[in-house]
Amino acid sequence: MDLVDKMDENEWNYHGEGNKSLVVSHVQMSRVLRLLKYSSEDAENAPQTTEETFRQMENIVDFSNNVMSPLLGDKFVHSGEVVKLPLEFVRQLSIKVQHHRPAWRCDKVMDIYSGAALCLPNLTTPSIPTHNPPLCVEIKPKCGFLPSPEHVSKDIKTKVCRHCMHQRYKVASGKWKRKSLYCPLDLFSGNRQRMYFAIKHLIEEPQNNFKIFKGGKCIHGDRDEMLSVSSLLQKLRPYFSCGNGRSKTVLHDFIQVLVDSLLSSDEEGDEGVERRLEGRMVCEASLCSTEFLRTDPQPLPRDSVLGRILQVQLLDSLDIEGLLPLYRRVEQYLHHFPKERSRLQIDGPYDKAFLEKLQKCPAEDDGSIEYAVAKVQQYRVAMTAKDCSIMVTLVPRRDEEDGSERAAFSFSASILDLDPKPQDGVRRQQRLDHRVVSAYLRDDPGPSPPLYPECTLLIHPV
Ligand SMILES: O=P(O)(O)O[C@@H]1[C@@H](OP(=O)(O)O)[C@H](OP(=O)(O)O)[C@H](O)[C@H](OP(=O)(O)O)[C@H]1OP(=O)(O)O
Ligand SMILES: Nc1ncnc2c1ncn2[C@@H]1O[C@H](COP(=O)(O)OP(=O)(O)OP(=O)(O)O)[C@@H](O)[C@H]1O
Repeated sequence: MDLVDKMDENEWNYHGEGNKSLVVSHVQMSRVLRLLKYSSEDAENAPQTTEETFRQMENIVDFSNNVMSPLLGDKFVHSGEVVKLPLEFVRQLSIKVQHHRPAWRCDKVMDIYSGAALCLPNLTTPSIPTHNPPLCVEIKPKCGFLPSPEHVSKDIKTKVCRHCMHQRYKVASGKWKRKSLYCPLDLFSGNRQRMYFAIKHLIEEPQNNFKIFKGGKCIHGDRDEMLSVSSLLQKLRPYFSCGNGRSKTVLHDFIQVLVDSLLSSDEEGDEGVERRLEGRMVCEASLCSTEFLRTDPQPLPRDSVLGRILQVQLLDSLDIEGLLPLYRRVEQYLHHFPKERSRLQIDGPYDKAFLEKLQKCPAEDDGSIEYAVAKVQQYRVAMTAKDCSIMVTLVPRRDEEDGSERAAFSFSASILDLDPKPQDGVRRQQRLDHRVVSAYLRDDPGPSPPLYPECTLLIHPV
């Protein structure tokens, strides 16, 4: 699709960015443009030609439409469409947005050469008329389970979740100043109290896992837009005034509404995500009270946004360590038979056949190349689900007849950033896994001695 030639950069504002793309939003229409970025120093990462960039964008849309949407549910996924922008518009836009960009993201530059972009609905400005602007909450939940013990070499990986281990490495390497106490396993637990604590920790230390938008503008979570919790609560107060308006109640009600929306499911009698996760949903690093951790696990509704994401994350059944021999089998095979790359759909096309092969992968390794490829593809899809974000839209309702004390909201959820992870990302994951675990074990002071050790009364003769 060609957007009209007369695109005006004054009608688009900087909206946000991640590691791979930069997003601008239209001042009136509920639309965003997502443009690719690449490292200014690393010419190899820069798409070589305009055609290649367009192919990459089409691949993103195909992967989202044909692979992630059937797996996650089409009500959650908006794949958007590839558009061709006038180059002069893109150049002016890149100049305009530059001073809004956070310094720590400026190691990459926006692609100004191809004119390729993804046009998507702006999920932070739903077009629903309300007395208060809608609140949108973006959560990047990360991996919600522990790997199975049979595939990992370090015991710690079966006790402390990846996100919590990664925190130490991120703080040590200077990515973040402070550790976040958020634990994804609490968020994915389905237990309301654990979810409450997970969200409270996200609010306190959002890092890149949490943002709040009010009327389309980020008010909390961006490094530059970081409010103290008390001034955030001031901004949220108008939405929760039916309680007594005290900060504690505002925070409590806000989190409860978020928990409701994350657990909401259309399916009646939804029996919850499989039991095979028993014992792999509690992280020893979580500060959640052991009282909550010990309570019977409440099943996460399968059809809820979190349930859907968790099921796709679970396609990583072997952990990076168990996957590695299969990845090597694929790499060796491609080394000997490079032309097989396209038959095996290593880099796409991401069509129905790709999804079918991935879903029909036999349970046992039959030694074939097809088995190895399917497991690697399952892992890559799981990686996408471990790195995606949820956008929850909360639209305030006036529920006079409801008579309840709590603020009333209609909510909906979408899932964003569903790009395919590259095949060689497996190697990067392996190196990172090693670094994260080593950094965690290096700093680990070991189990702390019990506060009241049993039978350690020392009786001194007097
Ligand atoms: O590897 P991880 O777990 O650190 O995840 C990366 C993210 O870091 P995080 O830990 O969430 O701060 C990272 O996020 P940030 O740049 O840190 O905001 C990206 O999402 C990266 O994905 P991609 O390579 O851009 O496709 C993510 O990489 P992959 O998902 O490709 O591994
Ligand atoms: N459709 C959308 N509507 C509103 N905001 C969006 C939309 N898509 C992206 N954003 C905003 O732009 C930010 C960056 O987008 P996105 O997460 O897709 O970037 P990325 O570079 O692919 O991320 P990553 O770092 O995970 O690779 C998001 O965190 C979100 O705040």
